[in-house]
Amino acid sequence: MYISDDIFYIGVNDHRIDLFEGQYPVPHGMSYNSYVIMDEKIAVMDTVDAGFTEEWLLKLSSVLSGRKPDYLVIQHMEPDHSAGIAIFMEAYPDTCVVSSAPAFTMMKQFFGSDFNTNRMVIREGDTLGLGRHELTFVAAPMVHWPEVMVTYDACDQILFSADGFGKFGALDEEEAWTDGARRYYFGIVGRFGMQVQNLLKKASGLTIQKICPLHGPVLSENLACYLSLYNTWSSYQPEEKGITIAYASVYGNTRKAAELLADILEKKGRKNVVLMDLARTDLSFCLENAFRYDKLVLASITYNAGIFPYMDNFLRLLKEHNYQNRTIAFMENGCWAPTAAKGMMEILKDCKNLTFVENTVTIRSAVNEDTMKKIEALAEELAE
Ligand SMILES: Cc1cc2nc3c(=O)[nH]c(=O)nc-3n(C[C@H](O)[C@H](O)[C@H](O)COP(=O)(O)O)c2cc1C
Repeated sequence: MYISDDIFYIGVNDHRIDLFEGQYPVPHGMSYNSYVIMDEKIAVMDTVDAGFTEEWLLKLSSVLSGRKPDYLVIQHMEPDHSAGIAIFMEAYPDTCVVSSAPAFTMMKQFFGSDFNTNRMVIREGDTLGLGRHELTFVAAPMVHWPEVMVTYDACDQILFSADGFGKFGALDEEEAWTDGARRYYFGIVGRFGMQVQNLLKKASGLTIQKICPLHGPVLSENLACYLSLYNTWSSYQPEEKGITIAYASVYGNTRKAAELLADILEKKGRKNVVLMDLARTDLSFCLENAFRYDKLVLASITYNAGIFPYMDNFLRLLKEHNYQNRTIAFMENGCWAPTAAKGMMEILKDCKNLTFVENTVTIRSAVNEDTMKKIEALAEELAE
């Protein structure tokens, strides 16, 4: 992968992983990216996951061709990027570790050493000259850990963006960037929209030709498009018009009501109507769709006078991710005392700028003529 005449990719692809960060299914695998800047001085940008340090060190050694690295720049201390630090320092003990103060605290916690005899503690705006290349460090706290910084190389106009602009999926797999990047963003970074906005503001003052993230492909064309998506996502605005219908059903009657609603909406010509079975779809995909589109229908059975657990989990996930600026509708089912709509509303009531539609569909056990009319009225309201 060509990055520039003297910046080289030494990342790895992980096809063994089942759950990234212990919870996200990654059917296309994952990449852990690392880069080397070969100049008068040599800087290695981050390390890789523990399972791949040997492969990474071999790639590094091949790029170095007998030279020794001068700096190891650590932008983020999450172990999928930092696991190789101690082993690297054993192989290249004269290297200076360059990172933020909170990152060195974490190094001590992870490795029992904060490399205090051979380190450079950097702050926002500090620079590091390598020869032709000069690196400027930009603090990016809580995007998405507190110690994170990103790095700008003015020479090749490259932004090393840490986990920002990252994507699920190994680099040798075919997948549209938005598919892996949107789910990655909303699952992992999404709750820190304000911090991402701060970083985008800082980035807007830089001329950027390429973005080198710690996961996913190096971005080099249509950068405005990726930056604009990040602006939309981090300001919690819907990416496009559409309706996610998320349902939780035991015996299929609530599911049937959700499917009937989807059918009517599609017949009315509504595009992007997406049905999601909360019990059978990983919630990261449901979260992604809830943020992608402007309208969300929540359909749940009443369960022991509460909400079905999968719906409860989903709603708490939405709230935790600062869900806002959307239109919400409820469908509830109950055989004797349906209260799911009230319960769902109770969880979402503190979310900012949610518009609740007038029609709530209450089903008593199974869809009948009367409920059908209510579903039609809800479809009418949602199709406006
Ligand atoms: C374990 C269990 C607990 C339920 N608790 C309630 C309840 O507290 N109040 C109520 O009105 N219905 C309750 N129901 C009925 C459901 O809300 C719902 O009406 C029924 O499961 C049919 O919908 P479905 O086919 O989508 O599963 C319960 C159902 C189950 C399986």
